[in-house]
Amino acid sequence: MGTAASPRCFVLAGPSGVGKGTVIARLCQELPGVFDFSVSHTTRAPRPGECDGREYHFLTTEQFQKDRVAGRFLETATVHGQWYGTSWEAIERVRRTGRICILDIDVQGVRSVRAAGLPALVVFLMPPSMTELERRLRGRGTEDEARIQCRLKTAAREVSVARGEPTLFDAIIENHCLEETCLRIRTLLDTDIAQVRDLTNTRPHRTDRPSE
Ligand SMILES: Nc1ncnc2c1ncn2[C@@H]1O[C@H](COP(=O)(O)OP(=O)(O)OP(=O)(O)O)[C@@H](O)[C@H]1O
Repeated sequence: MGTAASPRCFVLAGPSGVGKGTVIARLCQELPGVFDFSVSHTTRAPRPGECDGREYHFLTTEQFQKDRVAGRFLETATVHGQWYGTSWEAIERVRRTGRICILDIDVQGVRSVRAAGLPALVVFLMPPSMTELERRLRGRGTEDEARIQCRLKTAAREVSVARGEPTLFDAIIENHCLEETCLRIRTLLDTDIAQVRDLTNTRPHRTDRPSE
């Protein structure tokens, strides 16, 4: 019968420490083979064993800047003096495999996704409270005090954008209970998950005749 449409991307935004990575890891574990990540571009040098196009697409700084100016990236960031970016092409590559491309991006990235008209389910993950967010950030133990304070400030801005501009998102989910959050996301992605299964699992096989 007809060809199944490509599933949408799944965009998860929300403050640092709210649990985006945790939710994504759990969804990937619950639904193996359904999600995938785009391969990012970077100007940093490949480490031993890294392969161009697998861990990253490795670019010179000059080429990266050209691509950036040409609008080839959904978002870019500098970390320790090196550029990193998610290209529209890398996202398309995942979409062509028939899987749901996961994008863990900030609110500015969400605006780019909307402006570009990328088919996506966009969810903002809301902390139950700022106190709980601080508890999670501290509990993770990966940031020093200055970074925690900086993340909490940015978090307050992001939460107020989500509250003030809720139409930017398809859903705002308070990440109180991990199981419930994942269940809600799975429900929102119901049709897309079915499309992945149509596109990736079904080799034509006949059930209307004996097998030998
Ligand atoms: N629903 C939840 N209830 C309690 N703790 C949670 C929940 N979700 C995540 N956590 C915990 O909160 C901490 C931060 O989670 P995580 O690292 O996934 O956040 P993040 O949003 O991906 O942060 P970043 O953007 O900085 O990568 C982790 O220690 C994680 O175990």
